[in-house]
Amino acid sequence: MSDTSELRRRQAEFSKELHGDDIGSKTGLSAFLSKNKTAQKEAVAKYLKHWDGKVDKDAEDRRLDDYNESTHSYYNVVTDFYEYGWGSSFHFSRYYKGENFFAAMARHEHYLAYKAGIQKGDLVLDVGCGVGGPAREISRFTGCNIIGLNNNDYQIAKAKWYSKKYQLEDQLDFVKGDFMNMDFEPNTFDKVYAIEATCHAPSLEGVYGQIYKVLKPGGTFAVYEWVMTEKYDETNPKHRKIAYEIELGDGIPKMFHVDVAKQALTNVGFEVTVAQDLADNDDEVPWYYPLTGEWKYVQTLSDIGTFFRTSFLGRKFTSAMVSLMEKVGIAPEGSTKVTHALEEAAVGLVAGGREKLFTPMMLFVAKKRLDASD
Ligand SMILES: CC(C)=CCC[C@@H](C)[C@H]1CC[C@H]2C3=C(CC[C@]12C)[C@@]1(C)CC[C@H](O)C[C@@H]1CC3
Ligand SMILES: C[S@@+](CC[C@H](N)C(=O)[O-])C[C@H]1O[C@@H](n2cnc3c(N)ncnc32)[C@H](O)[C@@H]1O
Repeated sequence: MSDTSELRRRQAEFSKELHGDDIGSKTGLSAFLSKNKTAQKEAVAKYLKHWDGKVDKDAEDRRLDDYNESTHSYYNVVTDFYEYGWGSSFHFSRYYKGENFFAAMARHEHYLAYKAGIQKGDLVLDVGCGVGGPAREISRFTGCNIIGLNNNDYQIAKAKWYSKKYQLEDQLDFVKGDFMNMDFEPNTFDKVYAIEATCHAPSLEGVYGQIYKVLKPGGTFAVYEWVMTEKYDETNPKHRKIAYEIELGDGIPKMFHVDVAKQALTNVGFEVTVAQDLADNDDEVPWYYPLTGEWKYVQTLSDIGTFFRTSFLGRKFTSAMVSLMEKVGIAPEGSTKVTHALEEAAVGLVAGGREKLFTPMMLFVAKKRLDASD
């Protein structure tokens, strides 16, 4: 058995042990409370193994080398929290005045589909598809067919469960795989998109190169990339601290600079037609508002529940409850460490957003030339 198939087999077995077989019927905190306790402790340890506060080259290299296992473990332990706090699309969005949270999320997905030029009947790849929230929305919106690629077995099982529930099985499929080493034949997809996922790659050239390979000549790739902006200075300790919080709390081996991302697209052969930071718009309601705790930004009454869970106060409440449940043995050991790591994520993301050092919505649209050779 090759190293890749052996890793896949181990991850699939571990996932079954941790989450059990009955993936669909529970979500959010109820799913979280039904984990196998020994496996959960192991998953938390695997995720946090390389996060020891160090930012030197060796520490970074360890995180980059272990990207697959550590990201897989990260999503094993945060997916239920994400669904509980945020819903089933795991990304940020811009907000219009008066617009409801979930409407804004869907609009952000529609916008990417529009920029990618996705048409009815297209075969589309969703790179790092989460539990399939964006794929469900984009397939309904455009009438295209989507294959979601993901290296997390739990999320794939959930995505398949939702497709069945919403009768989208004819348009959607979800497959296990590492976006650094894709199994698809070259020139397979009409369009490819990625939403806040390729930042988990140890090398952007690596993942973009794979996308270029599987895209048909003349095809389009559209991505919302997580990058550090022009204002970011790696040698400034305050800036580096913010980047580290984002890396640790979001399971990212290394946050790259926007120029690295743009250069990587060009280096693998793409022609970049759009490079625009959607966060750089002076929006009245900032993209990071749900994590701030600032009630003045809440747009509709229907957002109050979501806002409470995502706000500083709501997070403290969840964290305290989880800690209590862990102490009395209801929640698995290590769960409090997860809520602390997510707290670091929230703090780093808001600080990065306020200072415009970081963006989760660097929009790149890139074309594979019609005359491209393999
Ligand atoms: C990790 C990447 C590349 C993208 C995910 C973006 C966001 C969906 C998440 C980033 C930080 C997350 C947090 C939560 C939900 C999902 C995020 C916003 C919580 C609000 C979930 C509920 C917990 O109690 C607190 C979390 C804070 C961080
Ligand atoms: C923040 S989530 C975004 C999910 C989805 N795009 C969405 O917006 O809901 C990042 C996703 O990338 C996936 N991912 C991370 N590293 C991966 C890898 N090496 N290969 C495939 N998928 C990966 C994660 O499992 C997760 O589903």
